[in-house]
Amino acid sequence: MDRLCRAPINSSLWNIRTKVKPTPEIRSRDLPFNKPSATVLVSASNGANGGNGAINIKHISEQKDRLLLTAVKRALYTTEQEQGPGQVAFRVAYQGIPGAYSEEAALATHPGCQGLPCHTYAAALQSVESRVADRAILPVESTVEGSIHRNYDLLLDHRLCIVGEIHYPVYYCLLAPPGVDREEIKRVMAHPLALSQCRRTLKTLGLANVSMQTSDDTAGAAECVSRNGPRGTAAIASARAAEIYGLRVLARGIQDESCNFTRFLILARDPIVPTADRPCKTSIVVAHDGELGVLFKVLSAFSFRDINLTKLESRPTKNRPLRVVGDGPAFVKEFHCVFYIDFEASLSDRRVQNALTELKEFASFLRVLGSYSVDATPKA
Ligand SMILES: O=C(O)C(=O)Cc1ccccc1
Repeated sequence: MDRLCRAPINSSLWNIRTKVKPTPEIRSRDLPFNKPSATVLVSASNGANGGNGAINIKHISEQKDRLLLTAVKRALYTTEQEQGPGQVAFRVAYQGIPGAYSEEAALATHPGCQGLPCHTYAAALQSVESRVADRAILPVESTVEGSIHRNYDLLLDHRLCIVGEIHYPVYYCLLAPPGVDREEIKRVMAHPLALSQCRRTLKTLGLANVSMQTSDDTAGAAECVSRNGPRGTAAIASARAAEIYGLRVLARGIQDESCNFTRFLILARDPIVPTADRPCKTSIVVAHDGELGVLFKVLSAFSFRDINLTKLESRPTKNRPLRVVGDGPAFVKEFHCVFYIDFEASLSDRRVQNALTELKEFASFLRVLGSYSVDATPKA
């Protein structure tokens, strides 16, 4: 059992899972005992938290953890029974719980999909690898804070391809239980990104000196405030989270910058390379071991072919080995430097193929993360 799974056993989140409707058809032989790793779908049936979740479990052994096994025995290994034969919904995995912005982005990109809440980003990605979900949605950068580096590194640690992107407008609200007024707020709970993007507005709302508490996702903060936050605790989350968790909106649009977008990537098991007749982007990762002039050579390979770069992030990874999973066996390597690059062209474009061939001549590592259509939604 992995760390992520052990933690929630005693938490209320886990209790929600142990409240699942027993599903009589689950037999021990259907469960992934003694498999090196497995993602198990858990079905919860109570109000706000109803729906399905995925947990990652490693090395389940019958003796090891009775509590876990009881919950797992109530879990569905596949939700086909719930949906009816042949009626499995298109599932999009995201980190967080219902009401998170990632879920909103999943629904915006895949209307009518079934969102699959996961404890961690890694669990969301793994649920696609293990075919529990069809897509994962991953926030990678925001207009205000820039790149979310850990999520970029996760792309290397999983065998998934980028098949789309969305720049989703993040519109934060200050939420509190009904009957609690703004003047009573002593504590604000939110995802770290939300706290940092609302700091100035909180000050103008007279909340500069309240204590700040972080949560794993915005909806998690809303759920916590609604369930057991001490009186005087508010959450920063979406209006939708307020609806789901029965909170009141004390203030709307509290982000410091009106133009507050988060870029989410859509990840799938297999590439879907768009044809070159529409605006496309390709994302790649290039690494080198300290040779001189690599950045210049990378830039010239694209500039020479008139390919426009939209992102170039240079990450020194010396003393910080990266785990890389690709077509071959996974490996851990301490590159001197890793470049994350996005450019405006599809892999089906001959210029791109030539540029990549050139990069291979001097890079110690090159991986194409995916080609996909540009999200051209206006950002104003
Ligand atoms: O916590 C959430 O709701 C998320 O989906 C992650 C996030 C947090 C803040 C801005 C965008 C995405």
